[in-house]
Amino acid sequence: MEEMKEWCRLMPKIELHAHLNGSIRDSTLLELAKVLGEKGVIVFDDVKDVIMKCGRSLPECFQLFDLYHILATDHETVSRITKETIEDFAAENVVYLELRTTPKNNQAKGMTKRSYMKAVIDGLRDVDTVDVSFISSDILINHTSEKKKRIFVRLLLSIDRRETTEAAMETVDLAVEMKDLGVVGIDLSGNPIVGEWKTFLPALMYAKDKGLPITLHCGEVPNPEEIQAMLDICPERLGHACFLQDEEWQRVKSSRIPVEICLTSNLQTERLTSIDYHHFDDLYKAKHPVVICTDDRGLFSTTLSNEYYLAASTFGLAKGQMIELARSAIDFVFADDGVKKNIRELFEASERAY
Ligand SMILES: CNc1ncnc2c1ncn2[C@@H]1O[C@H](COP(=O)(O)O)[C@@H](O)[C@H]1O
Ligand SMILES: [Zn+2]
Repeated sequence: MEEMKEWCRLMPKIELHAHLNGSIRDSTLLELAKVLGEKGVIVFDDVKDVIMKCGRSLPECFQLFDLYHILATDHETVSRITKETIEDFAAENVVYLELRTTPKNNQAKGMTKRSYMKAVIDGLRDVDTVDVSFISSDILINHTSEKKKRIFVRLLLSIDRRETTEAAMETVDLAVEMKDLGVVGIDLSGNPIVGEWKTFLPALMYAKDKGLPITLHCGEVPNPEEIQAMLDICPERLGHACFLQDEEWQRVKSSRIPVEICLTSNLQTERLTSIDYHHFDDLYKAKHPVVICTDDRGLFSTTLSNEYYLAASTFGLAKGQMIELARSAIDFVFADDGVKKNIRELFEASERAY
């Protein structure tokens, strides 16, 4: 078991569904909470218990995100959590990371969606334990040390389901503006029982119009009308897809839309009664495109290596199948062909090494 866990850690991997604020280290959250506790903004002991709790329902997750957003609210902290998230993924041999985050306005902190994203970019630039390539020209200039590991990072801007159409449009405009700074697509996320499809649709269509690929949190709760409407716009990828009915699965399968699989997230938020019944099994056996992801590695105390281990141990995958599963995700990344070629080479190099 330990040998397999270590093998999963060493294996090169691709992460396509990771939320920045869901990926914050517990130690960082506690440190931030302590500072705010001393200032009297929060009661540290209460917050500490919430942060350290194991297992959380879906509504609890969204309450927690509100807390996280209070803790990680200024530019400096946004840069810090970005830097730490990249370092954590790189440390477990993630070679390509598509990190998603919701650009936020926060007047009290002088923060706009644009300045929030600038703080994220600053965080990418601050990473020093690994070489980070996040814009096309990095392929040539940023590889400073042959000894250092290398990670490709691209960004997705998330629309939160609480947002208005105007706010969602603002996010898409920002994504278009930041295409040269590593932004490669748009995500729709947030509490699945909040908001209406017709509110987000104009922004998603606008993104399509601007050539930005889209991934949608789809079917986290049973909502057949919304699921149908989501499939109607032909998104480039789907996240979760827990509550799809047969007819909807047929549509997903015939259009071969890749599904981002987040096992621990689905289990902890009780989207299914047992991991044995997870739709990964059916999709994998049907050779449907799937990619194993963490969703919120901090919130759910997991890692991408752990998610691969969970898949292998639950569904009986052999090492060769795991490598193929990890490698197949190259085809579903939103970055351009040049980056895909580079990741392929990284996979080959690391396979030769072990
Ligand atoms: C558990 N399943 C989930 N379902 C839906 N949305 C989720 C999510 N996990 C995270 N988020 C979305 O990501 C935000 C946190 O990261 P950022 O502030 O954007 O970096 C949450 O507020 C929520 O909107
Ligand atoms: Zn998610």
